[in-house]
Amino acid sequence: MSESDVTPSSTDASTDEPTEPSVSDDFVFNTRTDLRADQKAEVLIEALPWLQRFKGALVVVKYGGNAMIDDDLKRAFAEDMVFLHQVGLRPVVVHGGGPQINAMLDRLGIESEFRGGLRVTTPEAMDVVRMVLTGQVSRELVGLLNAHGPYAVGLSGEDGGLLRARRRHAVVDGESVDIGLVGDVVEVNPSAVLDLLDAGRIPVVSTVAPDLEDPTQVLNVNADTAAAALAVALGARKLIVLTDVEGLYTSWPDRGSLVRRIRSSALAELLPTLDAGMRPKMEACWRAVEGGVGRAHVIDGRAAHSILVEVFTSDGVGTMVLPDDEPVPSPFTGEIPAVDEAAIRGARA
Ligand SMILES: Nc1ncnc2c1ncn2[C@@H]1O[C@H](COP(=O)(O)OP(=O)(O)O)[C@@H](O)[C@H]1O
Ligand SMILES: CC(=O)N[C@@H](CCC(=O)OP(=O)(O)O)C(=O)O
Repeated sequence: MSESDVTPSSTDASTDEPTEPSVSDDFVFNTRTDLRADQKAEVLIEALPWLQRFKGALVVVKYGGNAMIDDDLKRAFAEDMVFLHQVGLRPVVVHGGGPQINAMLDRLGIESEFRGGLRVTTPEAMDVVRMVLTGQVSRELVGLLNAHGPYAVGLSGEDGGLLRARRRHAVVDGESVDIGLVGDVVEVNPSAVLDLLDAGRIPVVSTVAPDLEDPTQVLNVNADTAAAALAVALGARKLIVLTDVEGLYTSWPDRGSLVRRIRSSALAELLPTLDAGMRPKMEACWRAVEGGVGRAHVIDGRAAHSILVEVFTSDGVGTMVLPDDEPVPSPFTGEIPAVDEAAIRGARA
C-alpha cells in the first residue's frame, strides 16, 4: 500500500496533527446538522469574553467518584481539562474515588463503613484507599488526559510535601467518634503543583496525605475538603466540584429548590441543615471562597462537558458560591446584575 492509498482522517496518527478532512470525508461524513452555522458561531462567540477573562486563571477541578459514571463521560472530562489548558487556563485536577474504593474493598471482602459522611479507615482499609486513589483512579485519569498529548502528571498529597493532615474524629449526633486513619488537611505546600503548571502540565492530585505528627503514616482525606485547601493555597480563581446532582438544593430532594447563586454568608447559614453527602462539599466551597478563591461551583458531572458550559457561557450551570463583598460582573457590559438574595431565601423558607 502506497501513501496515496491512505485516505486522510481528521487526525493523522503518525504526527497527532489535526488534518483537513478530504473532500470525500467531508461529503460523506458531515452529518452534524443539529446546529446551523450561525448557531455554531454564536456558541463560539459567546465564549470570547470568558476566554479573555480567564486567560491564565488557575482553576481547581474536583472530580468526584460518583461523577465518573462511564467511559464517555470520563473522556469528555479529559477533553474539557485539555480544552481549558489549551486556551491558556491553568487547570489542576483533584480527584475522589469513594465508589471505586468501596468496590475494591468489596472485592477484598472488607466492609465499608461511614460515620458522619467519612470512611471509617482501618490500617487495612487505608492500604486500599491509597492503592485505589493513586494506583487506579489517578492512573486512569492521567491516561485519559494524555490521550491528547503529554499533559498530565499524577501526584498524591505525599509527593513533594504537597499536603499534611491532622487526624480527626467524626461528629455523629453531637458525639465525637473515632474513625481511624482519617485526616483534615492542615498544611499545603503547593510548589510541586506550581512547578508542574509552570512546565505546562496538568497536575492530577490524589488526596492521601501524611500525618503531621508522624509523616510515615498516611491519612485518608475527604477529596472535597482537600480540593478546597489546595485551591486556597494556590490562590485559585475558581474551584469547580463535579458531582452526580445538578447543584445544591435548599430543600433536597425538592427539584424546585436548586440554587443558582449563593453568597458565602447565606451558605454558612444553610450548612447545618444539609445532609452528609452535600455538607462536606458545600463546606469545601464555603472554605474556598472564605479563603480567597474567587468563585466555587458545584456542577453536574453526569452532563458531558459541563465544565466548558460553566466556564465559557454567560449562564453557566449548577450552583455558584461567591464572596459576600463582591459584585457579579458581566463580561459584556461591565454591569453588575443583582444577586437575587430574596429568591435564595425564599427557596430556603
Ligand atoms: N441539599 C442537597 N443538594 C444536592 N444534593 C444533595 C443534597 N443533600 C444530599 N444530596 C445528595 O448528595 C449527593 C452528592 O454527594 P456525594 O455522593 O458525596 O458526591 P461525590 O461522590 O461527588 O463527592 C447527591 O447525589 C445527592 O444525592
Ligand atoms: C475520609 C473519606 O471519606 N475519604 C474518602 C476519599 C475519597 C473521596 O472523597 O471520594 P469522592 O470525592 O468520590 O467522595 C473515601 O475514603 O471515600
